[in-house]
Amino acid sequence: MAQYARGSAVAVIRLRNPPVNALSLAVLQALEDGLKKADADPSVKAVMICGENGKFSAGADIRGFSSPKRHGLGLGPIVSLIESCQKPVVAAIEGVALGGGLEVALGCHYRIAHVKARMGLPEVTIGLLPGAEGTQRLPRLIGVPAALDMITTGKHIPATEALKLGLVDEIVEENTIEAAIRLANKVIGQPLGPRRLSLKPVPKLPNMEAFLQEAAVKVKKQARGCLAPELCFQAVRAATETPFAQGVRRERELFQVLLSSGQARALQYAFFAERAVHRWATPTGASWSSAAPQPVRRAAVIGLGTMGRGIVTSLVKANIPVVALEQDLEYLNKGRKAVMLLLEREAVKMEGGAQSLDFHNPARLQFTVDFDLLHDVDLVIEAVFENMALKKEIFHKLSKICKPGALLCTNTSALNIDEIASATSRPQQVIGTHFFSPAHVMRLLEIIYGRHTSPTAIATAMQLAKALKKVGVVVGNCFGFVGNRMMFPYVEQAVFLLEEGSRPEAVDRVVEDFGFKIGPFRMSDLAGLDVGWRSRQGQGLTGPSLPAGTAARQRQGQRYSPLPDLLCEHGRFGQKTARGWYRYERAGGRTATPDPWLHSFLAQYRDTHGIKTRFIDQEEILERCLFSLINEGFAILAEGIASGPEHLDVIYVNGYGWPKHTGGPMFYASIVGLPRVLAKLQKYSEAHPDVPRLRPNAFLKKLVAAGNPPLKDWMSYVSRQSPKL
Ligand SMILES: CC/C=C\C/C=C/C(=O)SCCNC(=O)CCNC(=O)[C@H](O)C(C)(C)COP(=O)(O)OP(=O)(O)OC[C@H]1O[C@@H](n2cnc3c(N)ncnc32)[C@H](O)[C@@H]1OP(=O)(O)O
Repeated sequence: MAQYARGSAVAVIRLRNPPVNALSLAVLQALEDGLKKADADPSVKAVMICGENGKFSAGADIRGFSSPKRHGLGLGPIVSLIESCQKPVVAAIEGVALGGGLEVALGCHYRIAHVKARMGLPEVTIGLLPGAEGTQRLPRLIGVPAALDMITTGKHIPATEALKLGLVDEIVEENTIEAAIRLANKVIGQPLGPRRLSLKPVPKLPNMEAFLQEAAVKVKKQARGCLAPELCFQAVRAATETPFAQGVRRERELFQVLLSSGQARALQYAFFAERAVHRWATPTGASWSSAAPQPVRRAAVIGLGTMGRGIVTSLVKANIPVVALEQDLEYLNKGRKAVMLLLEREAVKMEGGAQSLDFHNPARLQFTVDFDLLHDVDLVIEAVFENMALKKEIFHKLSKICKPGALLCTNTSALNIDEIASATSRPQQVIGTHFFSPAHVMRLLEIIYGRHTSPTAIATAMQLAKALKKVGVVVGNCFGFVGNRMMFPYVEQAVFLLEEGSRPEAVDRVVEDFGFKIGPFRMSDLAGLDVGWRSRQGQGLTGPSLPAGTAARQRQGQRYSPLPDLLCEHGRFGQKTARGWYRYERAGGRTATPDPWLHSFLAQYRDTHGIKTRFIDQEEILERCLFSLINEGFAILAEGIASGPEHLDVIYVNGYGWPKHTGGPMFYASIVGLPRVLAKLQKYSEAHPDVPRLRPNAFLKKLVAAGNPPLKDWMSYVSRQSPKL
């Protein structure tokens, strides 16, 4: 609700709905009542609106958008009511003013913000637009380019930037509420017309049409199939072309389109899924309530290859002092140079620049080849090569050198955490932290607990993820964990499709049209084909340890494609060698061009193995790639490797470029309908009986047999006696 109080001449309306003062129907009703009371009371000369507990408001209650009872008060009319008030209304912005919260502030005649406050219109990120007249008021206040940027990206801006843009009138370092009351007293009696944004014209640009056309192209490109950014753009365009009231009508129409789109539902699911995975739990019952994180005052990173460099950068950005260790001076100097370059680039992007990162200070970032310097760090992240023997050797050393409570993390994408932990005398402090490349940019951190990992270790790793501004997802230990394990069947299908007649560019296009940032072949070229090759050699699937006489396209009675191995044997490792599934302009180049060499290589390969090619349509490409990945997801859930489908979705959206506007693989499956997913897998499995990963998983079948229950109920169908952990 909102609390109404009358001081001397200024009435105070305090939005109150913990934890973020979301604008529920009750809050809106109380806000309306407060405004009417203030208007009717002749002793009240001005009004101040603020939020409880140092937060203005995080906007409309997101849960309300999917509620069947979504009737009653609209936020737009209340914002209009604020603006039309005959007494000056001042917004005192502390903490956050987001979405509908900022729209309320835009209805006020004056805005004053605390220097640490953040503002934004993030509706686009949950598949909507600022539907309380925000698309019409904001361009009038800060101009079209800045408004378009805020509305189509949803970014939060700090108060200092808001002041520069003219979004707020004043920022204060001390008590915002007192400052707002002072301001309210000061402006009593001043004309309100010039302060009513709906009455202001949209500032003109000399080249408005050209600007808008260019912006439209940019927005469409960045949206990659997501509707909301484009509709946000259209709403702002309406502000430039029509009077306020007409613009508001257009905004409402577009809002309704978005509200009834499946994308808004998927994005809102993704919002809550991210928060749900933060409340981690293991099958043994460990959770935040049973474990407190240990403080990480100083950390170390071992290995300054691509991953290690990103991890060091991430730690420095989070203000955690780091010791960076390499095996010898040559690697150390190379790593140091690369880290410094990354940090300099990051500093340019930050307010305060290099000084705010302070990475030239050896107390904050120290490079060494001396393991003994790790004796007093609170946490170590090992980020060397994916080689079990090497990792075990390092962990053995760490267990001798590091202080007793230190957390020992391994950055691995697939290796067995228990085996690594077995090299130490403290397996309870060993945990997997799977970063994604580039580690200082990608938001996902897969946190893998082993058989002996303590709840404190999990809590500390989760807390670290938060400090690094990443989303930590706690999962169990199995080959490839969650992300890569689901990726194997997807990539496998993509390669099988090539054998059967498709081309890399055709498969990539279908997957990218679905909304993936990058298709499987461009992704392999980017990551380096040699990475998987080495891993398959290690597993004895290819290379010298393969027994003589092994059939080229079979391993252990199952279908196998040697195509990726053959490419590596030709020295085609992807971008780094300028040749892979595509060709590139130079080694390290990024522009993928379809390669006639590869096309004839594929034709020859099919001839050699007597494979009859056929035309494979887009539907089959998409279904075989995505449904095989989803099928593995059901296996993971049934085995208790992840505690819910939200975990898989958060991992895929944040680490694998899965389009967020479809919610993630498991949410997508729930929307497609589990009976359909099952039927398609059955069909493809019958056509390819030698591909076990196309065989529908038993848990998927169980859910279908149970009548296709909603996603939120899936886990209640997992047999409790079967977790592998
Ligand atoms: C007719 C037209 C009407 C309206 C147009 C307006 C539309 C809108 O306003 S849509 C909402 C726009 N606002 C947002 O998208 C902000 C979303 N929230 C956030 O970004 C963050 O929560 C935060 C920056 C406000 C706070 O971050 P943090 O401190 O990290 O906390 P949490 O994210 O964990 O959030 C705590 C808690 O609050 C719940 N929550 C946050 N915002 C909302 C919200 N707008 N509605 C409902 N619930 C919200 C969040 O889910 C957490 O709770 P749980 O842990 O129980 O999930």
